[in-house]
Amino acid sequence: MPPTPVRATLARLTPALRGFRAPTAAAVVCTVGEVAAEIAIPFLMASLIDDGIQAGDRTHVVRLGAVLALLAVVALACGVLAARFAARAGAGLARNLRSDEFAAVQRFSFAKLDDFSEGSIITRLTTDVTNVQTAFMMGVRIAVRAPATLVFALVMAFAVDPGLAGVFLLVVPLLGGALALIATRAHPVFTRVFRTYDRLNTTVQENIRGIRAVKAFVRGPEQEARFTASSAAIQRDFTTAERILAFNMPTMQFAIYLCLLLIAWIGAHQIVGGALTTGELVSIISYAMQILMSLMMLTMVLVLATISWASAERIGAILAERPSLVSPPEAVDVVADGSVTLRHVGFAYDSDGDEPVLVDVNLEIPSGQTVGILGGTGSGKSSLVQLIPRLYDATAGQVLVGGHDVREYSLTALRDAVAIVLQKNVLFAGTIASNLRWGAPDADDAALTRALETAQTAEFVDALPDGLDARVEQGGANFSGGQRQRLCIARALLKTPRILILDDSTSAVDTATEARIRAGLRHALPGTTKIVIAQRVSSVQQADQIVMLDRGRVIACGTHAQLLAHCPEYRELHDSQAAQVPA
Ligand SMILES: Nc1ncnc2c1ncn2[C@@H]1O[C@H](COP(=O)(O)OP(=O)(O)OP(=O)(O)O)[C@@H](O)[C@H]1O
Repeated sequence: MPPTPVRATLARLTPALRGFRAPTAAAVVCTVGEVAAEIAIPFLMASLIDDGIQAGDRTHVVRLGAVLALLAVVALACGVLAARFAARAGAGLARNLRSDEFAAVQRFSFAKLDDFSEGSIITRLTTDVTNVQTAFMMGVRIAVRAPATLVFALVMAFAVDPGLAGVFLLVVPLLGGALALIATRAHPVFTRVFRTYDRLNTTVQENIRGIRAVKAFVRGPEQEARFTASSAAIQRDFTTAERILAFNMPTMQFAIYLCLLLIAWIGAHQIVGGALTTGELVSIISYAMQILMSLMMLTMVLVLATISWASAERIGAILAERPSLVSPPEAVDVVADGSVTLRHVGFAYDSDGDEPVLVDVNLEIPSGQTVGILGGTGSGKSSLVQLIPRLYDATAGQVLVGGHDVREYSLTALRDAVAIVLQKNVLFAGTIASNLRWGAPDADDAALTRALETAQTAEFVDALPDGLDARVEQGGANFSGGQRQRLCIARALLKTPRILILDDSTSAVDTATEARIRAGLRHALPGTTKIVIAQRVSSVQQADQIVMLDRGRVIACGTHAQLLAHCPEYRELHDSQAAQVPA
């Protein structure tokens, strides 16, 4: 991926400063105050030495001493305040960035979720945000303090003795150039480190989620090897980056000693010749230290910026994503009925060159019909039904629901009218009731129980000690596959949708229970269009029409009797499954 222009990244991230602009500004103002006090000190010190101590003027010494003490207190107070304001602003920025990123991810289309891996999204929400927060907190102070000190100290040094201050003009550009070179070489390495972090996170996530499969297949050693490889790559990259950055210190020290040596040498000659006072030499040496320290701080900022810039770009990439699946300006708000029409529909997951998953699919489903979809694995059944609630957009042709192209609806209206029970059933940590109420937030317990009865799972929930308030672990891990499936069906039923899509959602349920669920659905949602993806012919043979898919194409469509008579693939499937049923 080419690097994003600096301005674009800044424009993406700065809105996250909302609510924290005041502490940011306060941190900057306090830092400027701190710098001003620190710069004034050497200047007054020169006068204290030359006009007070050397001239033997006690009053001058006492007065200037008091002013110097006051300035030291001001510098200290400003420094403490600046650090506190910067910390508050940094933590606020991080909070806003995380919320903005999370909100952006919620708006991602399914296609976009496929593009960014889960591991990468998590790194961008955690490690990357922490990097930016640290860089911001230090940056707000140092990025103001260092250049301000540099400029003020240079001006003051020139005011004291332009000839001697010329030494800085020689040393500063040389040092600046060297440090910039170091930082630009380290940046690509850090960008690579974060990509490796993504891989590491993906491995951890996949492993934790599938830990039972990992153990069952004794894949622990392979998983460990994958993890170790990512971990070792991070170690390698960090070592390389630190090796580059390690040149910082020696470069700095060389510059400091060179500067001090030149100033002491030239200054001593000038004092002997009477062109410079001792106080002036002391103040120039103080300014030299301030200039070099500020350069050192600038380097630190540069290093931090180098590390965090890669993070900022990655966060910016999430924030810049504009959802591709959006409601049109004058969206249709009501889905009139549950009819579904597919006209010459084509679909590919990656529109640039991927093999199409669906090819020229035509379907006519009148409102209220029950339609079965059968087909081999990978034939495109799930892909087809996901086009109806616009989880993906068709890449060719048109999908119509209730007489309107799905792209004409407000997404909320369309998705409220179409309930889909996906193949991968997901429950969220909470209770059974809180999960069911995703379908209908205001449903009372009686409505929840009715939905559970239709989904043939009321008995099981009743038997739990806490009933509807029984705990659901993350992902529904404390329930069996079949129980999860039935809870997800109940959740969809509570939406009382115009169209109900069951994507292989009863595969983990025995045939007798499945038949009862089918009968329950007919009774509970009589006017709802039902689209049922199934592996078993028996699951759909009662349907008004059955669609046979093969490699993304509709090869036959009709009732059970029609397909038995005219579709050899259907007959073959039917016969093979009938043969498996024990007598
Ligand atoms: N998110 C995705 N990104 C890229 N390709 C995908 C994605 N999901 C599915 N595919 C591909 O699309 C094709 C059709 O998949 P689909 O899930 O629609 O088939 P299916 O008929 O539902 O299969 P199954 O019965 O096994 O669930 C497959 O070749 C699959 O590899």
